[in-house]
Amino acid sequence: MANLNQEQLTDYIRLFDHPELQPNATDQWYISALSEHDAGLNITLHSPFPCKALTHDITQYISQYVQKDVYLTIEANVSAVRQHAISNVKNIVAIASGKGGVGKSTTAVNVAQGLIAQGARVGILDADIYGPSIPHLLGIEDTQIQTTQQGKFVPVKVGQLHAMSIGLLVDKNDATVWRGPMASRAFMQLLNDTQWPALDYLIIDMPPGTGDIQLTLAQQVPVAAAVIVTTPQNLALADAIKGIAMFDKVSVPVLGVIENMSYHLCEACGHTSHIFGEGAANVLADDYQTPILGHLPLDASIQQLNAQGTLLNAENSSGDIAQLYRRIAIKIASQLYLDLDMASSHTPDLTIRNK
Ligand SMILES: Nc1ncnc2c1ncn2[C@@H]1O[C@H](COP(=O)(O)OP(=O)(O)OP(=O)(O)O)[C@@H](O)[C@H]1O
Repeated sequence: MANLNQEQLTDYIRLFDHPELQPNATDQWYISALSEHDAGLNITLHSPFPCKALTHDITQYISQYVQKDVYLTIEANVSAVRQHAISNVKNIVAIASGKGGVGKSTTAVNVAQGLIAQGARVGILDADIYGPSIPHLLGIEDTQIQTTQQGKFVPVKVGQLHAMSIGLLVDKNDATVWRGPMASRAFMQLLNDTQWPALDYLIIDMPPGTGDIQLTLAQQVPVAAAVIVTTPQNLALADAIKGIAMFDKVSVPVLGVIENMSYHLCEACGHTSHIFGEGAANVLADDYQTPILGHLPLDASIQQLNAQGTLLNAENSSGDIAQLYRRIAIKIASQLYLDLDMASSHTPDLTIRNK
């Protein structure tokens, strides 16, 4: 099919489907620029959520309709889901777990990298006051925090990720003696006193569990949505349910569940074994109507890179695991956008009529 105009191409592009996208996620996509030259067609696709990792798939999809080589650029303009006073930050997303040690911080860092790979501007804030592990995971433990002239903390830049953690400001032993209110006050101060650059997403690595401090943070931090990380064991899943209930209590939508250490893929023979059992997270997702955002393997390279403080998910890495985190990132970004869309479509009708 030749000579398609912008409008026709927009109609086609909205029919693009992909396992990572819910069917209505493409409803607001449009072609904002289209130009033809000797080598092919330059096309700019405008999306309300970042999805650069789909460039190849979308290019192939468009190629069915045009007889030229397609050069696609995706531009995203991320909307803020919830109003709040944290300047420069559009959306705050909490990554939480009902139980410690399930890989929440690892997932938070890699999802943040996955979002960066989609073209988003991303920060990460370590709320794990009693055991801040973000500085270690990012290899910035010895970094001195700078302050602005106004006395605000400047986040540390690791690649394109902007990071801040209480672990960079206070001695580990000082933080562990903080009581609940003291800890949540310290965290809120950190959130408010950091000079974030313009960010589409600020990922918050929540402290594990569903106790008072977690509930207070879930309540006080203007979170747009939460993501729950779990492992497949029954105990972890039972705690994940408590996590969903906690966010429900404070009216924060849960975008879904990430099952970490879901399976082990043998490097030698390629056999997949579900060491901790299979399918339980899917049951949880069905029971609580919360989508599964992804299953991540138990993989020695994740553990090794974490131990070295090296990022697994460097922006151009094409590794399989990096790919899984990117898919999860697209799901989070598109799901958050759909939540916004639903919220705005439920805005009450304020037209005043004569009785
Ligand atoms: N998918 C994975 N494969 C292998 N090792 C992993 C995986 N995910 C996390 N780990 C390892 O498990 C350990 C715990 O991970 P992490 O610190 O991210 O968990 P957490 O849930 O944030 O813990 P905490 O409860 O202390 O906050 C780390 O040693 C990490 O390297």
